[in-house]
Amino acid sequence: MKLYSEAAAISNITVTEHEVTFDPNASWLKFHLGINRYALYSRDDPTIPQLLKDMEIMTVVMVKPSGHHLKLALKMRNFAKAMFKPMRQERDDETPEDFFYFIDFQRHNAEIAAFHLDRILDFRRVPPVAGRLVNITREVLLVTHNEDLRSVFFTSPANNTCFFAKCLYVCKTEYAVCGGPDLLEGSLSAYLPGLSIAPRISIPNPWIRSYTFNGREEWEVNPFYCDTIKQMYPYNSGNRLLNIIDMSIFDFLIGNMDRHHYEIFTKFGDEGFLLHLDNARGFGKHSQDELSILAPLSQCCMIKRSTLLRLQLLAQPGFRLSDVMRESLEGDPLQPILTEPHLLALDRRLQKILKVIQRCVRRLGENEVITKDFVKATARPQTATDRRKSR
Ligand SMILES: Nc1ncnc2c1ncn2[C@@H]1O[C@H](COP(=O)(O)OP(=O)(O)OP(=O)(O)O)[C@@H](O)[C@H]1O
Ligand SMILES: [Mn+2]
Repeated sequence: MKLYSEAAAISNITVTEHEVTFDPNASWLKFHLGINRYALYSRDDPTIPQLLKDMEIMTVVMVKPSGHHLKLALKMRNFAKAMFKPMRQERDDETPEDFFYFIDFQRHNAEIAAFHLDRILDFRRVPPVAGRLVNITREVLLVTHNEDLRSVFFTSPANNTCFFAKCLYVCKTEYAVCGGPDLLEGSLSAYLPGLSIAPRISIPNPWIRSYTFNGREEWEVNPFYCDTIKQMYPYNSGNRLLNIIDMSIFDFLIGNMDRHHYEIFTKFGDEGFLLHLDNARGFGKHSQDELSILAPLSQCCMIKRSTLLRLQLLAQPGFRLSDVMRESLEGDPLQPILTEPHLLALDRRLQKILKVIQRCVRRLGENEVITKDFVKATARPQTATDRRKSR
């Protein structure tokens, strides 16, 4: 870094300063204000298309690295913030057979497609995501004040501008992304309100996978696993388990095996919706349907009526999921976002979900399987006072 700073001083690199203006009507602010206990935004909220547009074109005024995996936090002229995940993989590359889900690439197009799918499913639990072609020299290197970030930029043998992920030991070029020569595709996910205003907690997914080469989790070996979960707080009352099942349906459709945690806003209590953050490991293989992702649905045999109705609608020829997705994704500047085989896989997977539900209904009857939304929570976690009282 010292050498870099000296080199930068000698070559007289200047940081571009952009004017920042606060606008009380800014789309990101309206997005934040519209978040409620049911969803991140309402169905016809005009703020969301505006926010997507803003993320696509607004001037970037500040950039910081954000964790690992080449993520960047971009700040726009109107104080909007977005998380940038750069393109790592071509649209028609499939994840190699021998890859474990936890070493799979993060795909920027999966983040974009997952936002559209979540909206089409009427969940509205994924923050808005838009694609953008970013000039990594002009919009990142020349606007960042962050020394760490500036120090990971380099020029490749092919004369393209590239940068590394935060390197713990030695920066290796295989962990870098390069522009062509400066332009790089990426996904921009609108930031949620800060944790001090809208605190969230991250909770392990009860159907978490083992993150080792040959480990097995209990749900993979115990067919009655759901009975245990149903007894446990917070899955023993209210909507939480139904929300987990919704999430498994979403993940099965996108082929995401990496849902180790989910987040909720603490202010909405146990009844709040689950955030579906980090969908970058979806859409890795179109030729394979990973049925184990559906374990919460197939083991618990429960689904919200609203979710089922939406899935049935999207299986109708006039509202076919792949057609609705194709049309929705055409609105993104980086279109086409998904190749045809990935779009068609959605229809095939939807049929498989409906089959699992049919089997449940045949076995247990509609009343057991198809559940009303917004079941009122009855169970509460035992607090210290409760325990004292019951003694
Ligand atoms: N749109 C968002 N707004 C605010 N915070 C977000 C947003 N998206 C993700 N995050 C937070 O940042 C964390 C990391 O993001 P994400 O999981 O998408 O990236 P990742 O590369 O997989 O990183 P990690 O390895 O840390 O999980 C998430 O767990 C979440 O808490
Ligand atoms: Mn993650």
